[in-house]
Amino acid sequence: MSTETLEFQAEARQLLQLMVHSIYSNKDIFLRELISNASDALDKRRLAGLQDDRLRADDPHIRIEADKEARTLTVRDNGIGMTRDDVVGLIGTIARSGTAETLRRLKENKENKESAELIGQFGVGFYSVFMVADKVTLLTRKAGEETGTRWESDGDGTYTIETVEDAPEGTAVTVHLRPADEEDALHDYADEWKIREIVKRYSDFISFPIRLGDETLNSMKALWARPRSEVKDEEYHEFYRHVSHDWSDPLEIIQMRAEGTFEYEALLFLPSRAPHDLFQRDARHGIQLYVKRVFIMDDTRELLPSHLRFVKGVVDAADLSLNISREILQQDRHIQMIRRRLAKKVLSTIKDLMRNDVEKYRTFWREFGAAVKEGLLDAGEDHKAILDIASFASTEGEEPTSLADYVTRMKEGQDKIYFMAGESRAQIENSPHLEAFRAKGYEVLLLTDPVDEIWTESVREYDGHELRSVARGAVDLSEEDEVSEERTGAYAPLLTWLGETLDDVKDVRLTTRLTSSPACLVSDSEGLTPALERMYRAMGQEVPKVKRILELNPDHPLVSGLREAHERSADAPELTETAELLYGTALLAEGGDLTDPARFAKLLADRLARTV
Ligand SMILES: Nc1ncnc2c1ncn2[C@@H]1O[C@H](COP(=O)(O)OP(=O)(O)OP(=O)(O)O)[C@@H](O)[C@H]1O
Repeated sequence: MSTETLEFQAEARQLLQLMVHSIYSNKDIFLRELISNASDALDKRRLAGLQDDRLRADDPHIRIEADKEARTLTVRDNGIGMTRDDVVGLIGTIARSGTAETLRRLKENKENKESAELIGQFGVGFYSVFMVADKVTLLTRKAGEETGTRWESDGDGTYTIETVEDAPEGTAVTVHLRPADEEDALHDYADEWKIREIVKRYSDFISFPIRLGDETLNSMKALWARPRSEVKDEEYHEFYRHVSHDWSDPLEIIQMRAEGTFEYEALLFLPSRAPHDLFQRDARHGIQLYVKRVFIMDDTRELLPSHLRFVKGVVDAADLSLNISREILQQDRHIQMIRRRLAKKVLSTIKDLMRNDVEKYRTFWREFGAAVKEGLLDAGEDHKAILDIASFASTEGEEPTSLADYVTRMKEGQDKIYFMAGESRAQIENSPHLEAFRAKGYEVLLLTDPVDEIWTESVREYDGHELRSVARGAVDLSEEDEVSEERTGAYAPLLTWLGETLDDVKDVRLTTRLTSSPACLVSDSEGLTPALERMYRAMGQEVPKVKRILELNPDHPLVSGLREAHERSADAPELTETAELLYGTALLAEGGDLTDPARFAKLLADRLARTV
């Protein structure tokens, strides 16, 4: 086949532009990325070789060749290689979700430091080579295939691709180096000394030999098998980058070793920020499984519950078979045991952070709290541990509070933990439901993650204290606050009439919940909340329209006035309109949507016209 010139996909082109103009100051890392890809390719080939003998590689390794004259640097592996379609699909496009959004933000921040961080989050991988290259040539042949592919690009909008007969199995990436420019931190990457230094720093733990001439540059020591005291943080960080594809440093390192009947070692990392696909179904999970130092699989979901899917790292189990499959893993009793132990260890590490390093804890919870709380929807094993490490915004102060701290601040006579769930802090804080709680000085937790609406349905207590929504059921702040029977009696005809007139409410009653608003809407203690109703609908589930209870504040002039008007003449037409306005106002006050805003606006305008 002749040489074809193809265009990079639009997003890939933008990312390349950013690389060519090199917004990332540490250019050395291009070599780390190439070596990391080579190592992944060797892992894949080893796995393929287990299925099919013919795919096995003799002497799997990575080789670096530098040519000072020609100013080229080549990274060669005898790994799995790529077909022509692979090259077009994997190198010519970026398939990751959220790409466009990340690029938009990157562009906006072109000059500032945040760019480097953003790009780190994104992980540009192979493209980072264009920070140092004028031109890149990639020659590859997929293990077991007859022909190879040659790909070449100078990083502008296009690349060339051709089929070749004489490529060795595996992949060789040849970087045509730009002239060194020390001022721009563009070092001489054809210099063997520099290569040695970079490999030692970033890729020492790679489990295949990285050769330069006759020399093997890396120690190949498995980091998780070395005692913590002997490993520098920097080495852990590099390893984290290799397993996570995240360019930033991890927030916390967790090392574990279990001896006895079932031995395993684990080296886990809490990232310092959430990946953009944290809430996408197909997001990568971060655990690699090894058996006796040999890589078995990526993305081992069986090793951690899904609410801890952001944890990255390695588990090396001593007693599993080398060709264990995912299907077997799912049923393996030992794997289930490891999963429980790892989950407990991760949660207890976060608890330690909460005590000993509040800053780190806060970062962690801000980034991952919403995911961790999903664990409250599973069968209860970790509920207590999750509630212990959770924190929530609250009417008391700006910083989030733990439940334990909330309990210590509970008022004399208060036995419940009160919360309100909603879309934003501002919306909840303005909601009339909070009025009586505020008047009494009771603290209310403000829950704003979508998952909060769901877990609070099933988790009903913490440490012996009921968790109670302030927008649900009747308030029972104290006995003396109950609406007197005498009053209820006087209001009975109005309440009955309102119940009959307003189709959208289930019941109408008086309340002590309100101090300044005339009315509010509450869910009864069993019914769905409006947010949950919306959520089920969004998921395509049929749910009946939920009706709520309209609660009235008998101390409000609008409500007492309405009672008098109703007494005078129960069938005056304005009365029905006032009822509608009252209901609409309650809905607006909590940030809800009117079913017929035009009608509401008209009624209101007519009324106002009469007052001016
Ligand atoms: N040496 C190689 N051998 C075989 N396949 C490779 C090689 N280098 C890259 N690839 C393929 O190209 C894909 C894209 O590589 P790239 O480095 O851009 O991203 P990545 O490694 O998947 O993730 P990240 O961007 O986070 O590093 C890889 O996932 C791999 O499938």
